[in-house]
Amino acid sequence: MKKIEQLNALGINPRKEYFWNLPVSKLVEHTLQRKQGVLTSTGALACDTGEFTGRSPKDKYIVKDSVTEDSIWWGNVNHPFSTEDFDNLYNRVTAFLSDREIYIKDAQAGSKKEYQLNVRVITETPWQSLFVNNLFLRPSKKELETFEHEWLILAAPEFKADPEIDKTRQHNFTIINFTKKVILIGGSAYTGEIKKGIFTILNYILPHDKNVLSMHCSANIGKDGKTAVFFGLSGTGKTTLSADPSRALIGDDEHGWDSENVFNFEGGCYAKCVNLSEEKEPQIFSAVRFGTLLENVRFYEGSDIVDYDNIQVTENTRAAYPINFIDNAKNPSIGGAPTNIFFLTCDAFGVLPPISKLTVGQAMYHFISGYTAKVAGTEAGITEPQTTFSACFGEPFLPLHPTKYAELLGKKLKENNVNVWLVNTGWSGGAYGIGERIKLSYTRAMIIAALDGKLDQVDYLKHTVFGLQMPIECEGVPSNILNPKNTWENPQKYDETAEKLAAQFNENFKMYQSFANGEIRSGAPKVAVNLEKA
Ligand SMILES: Nc1ncnc2c1ncn2[C@@H]1O[C@H](COP(=O)(O)OP(=O)(O)O)[C@@H](O)[C@H]1O
Ligand SMILES: C=C(OP(=O)(O)O)C(=O)O
Repeated sequence: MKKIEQLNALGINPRKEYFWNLPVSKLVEHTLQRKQGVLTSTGALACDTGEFTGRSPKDKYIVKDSVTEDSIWWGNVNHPFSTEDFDNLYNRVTAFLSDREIYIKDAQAGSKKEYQLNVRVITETPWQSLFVNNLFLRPSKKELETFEHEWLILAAPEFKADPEIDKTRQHNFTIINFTKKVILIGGSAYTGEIKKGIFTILNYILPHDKNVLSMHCSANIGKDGKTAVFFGLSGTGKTTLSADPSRALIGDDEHGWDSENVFNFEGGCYAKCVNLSEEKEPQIFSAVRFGTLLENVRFYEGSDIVDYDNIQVTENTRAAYPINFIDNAKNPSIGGAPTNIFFLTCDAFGVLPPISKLTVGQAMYHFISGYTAKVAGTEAGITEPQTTFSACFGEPFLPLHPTKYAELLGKKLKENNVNVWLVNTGWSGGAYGIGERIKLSYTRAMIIAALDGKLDQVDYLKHTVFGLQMPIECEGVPSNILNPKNTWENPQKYDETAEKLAAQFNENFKMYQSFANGEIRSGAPKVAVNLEKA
């Protein structure tokens, strides 16, 4: 079918020019010509996403066990949102796009061929198309000749929904229609919705149809060929900690784990760049070059040099680049089953140890609980860390019940010999406002020690409330911080806070009681506070 016919079939009747699969240089050129972005001193393209709406705190997707006639998922719409409501909004968005210049990018998700998904993304701006190019897998020329999409994304930032007409809660929305295989994004140019939209559908397809665990995690592989996986909600350190010069990067955010491999869904990274520095994050820093898209950054006055400390627009400033911009990226982005799994939690209470080793029961308990803090950035209204339990460390993106993912993980933990670690990348020395965020260099040192097997050679203390095994020493880390209680000025206050947090864990876990067997329940915190030698 001719290109124009393909667009017409989608309900788009272009009255202006449309640009299909433009190369990076052209997308940059178009952005500059349209004055929608500027080139920075390192050659990266900096754009503003306009009004930064981010994800709404009220978004809660529905849980579905199968795709039915009206399997529609939503963010920011009123319930119920019917098939007709979807069709109306779809028609209004396609009519809107018909009157605009549009950019079409054909891309793939899933680096293991048997799970690969073809996605067509139609956007209003050239730089959104650049994002798609960078973040998804890039089909070969030959593949593009015969490309047919299975999923379609329409992203129209300037289309502001009218709640009266569109049944949305506000002007911005992300709506996934599993039946029609369409994602509608409007009212916001935050490109994160494009990638997380595809992640959400893979979180349905892989576990449900293919018995493959999908994971909100980063992954890398050592010279010894051993894979490590880092689960974590936004801002907990997946991207930062997986970029390690001594290990090859598999991916920074979305992966699958089948019977043999861990494989990346994406072809690029979406790094936070608040406070980015060459010293602390050298690999990410040097990935910011021609072809990279920077979002919502600001400059040192009168220059084209990015001031990464400037969060005037949002804390959620981002760099989107193809994975091969990281020097030692693994190609293809596939590794073996993991030997180490890290659960990254950003504990704003400063209670959890900076690193601890988990039993299988604890691993399951903490995976289902997904305790962390939301940090300022991706969610509207979050300006300081806020405690949350986000099941599987990625609840906003899970269409199936969390226990589905937990069951798959539990099975895999039993089949493979995996070390599971809980890493607190959040506060130490007191809660947020009193203590400080654990130094990145210490977190890196602890992870390296775990991966090198050095933490197998030290003694452990057992945390009496959480039952977690805390190493008493670790190369490159002051021993006193390994037991969080030591870092608090007032140990009694620490105990009280630990108990309070344990109670929150127990309260949250009530939702999953019926699913949990004795082993998982044994991973729950106990309410007693002294620390004793294990
Ligand atoms: N101890 C720490 N461990 C990991 N990240 C930290 C730590 N302290 C501060 N940070 C910062 O937190 C942010 C983590 O963001 P990122 O790695 O993009 O998270 P994610 O990929 O999980 O969304 C980065 O800006 C990083 O510099
Ligand atoms: C892109 C996102 O995820 P992360 O911060 O994990 O990269 C997001 O949540 O919008």
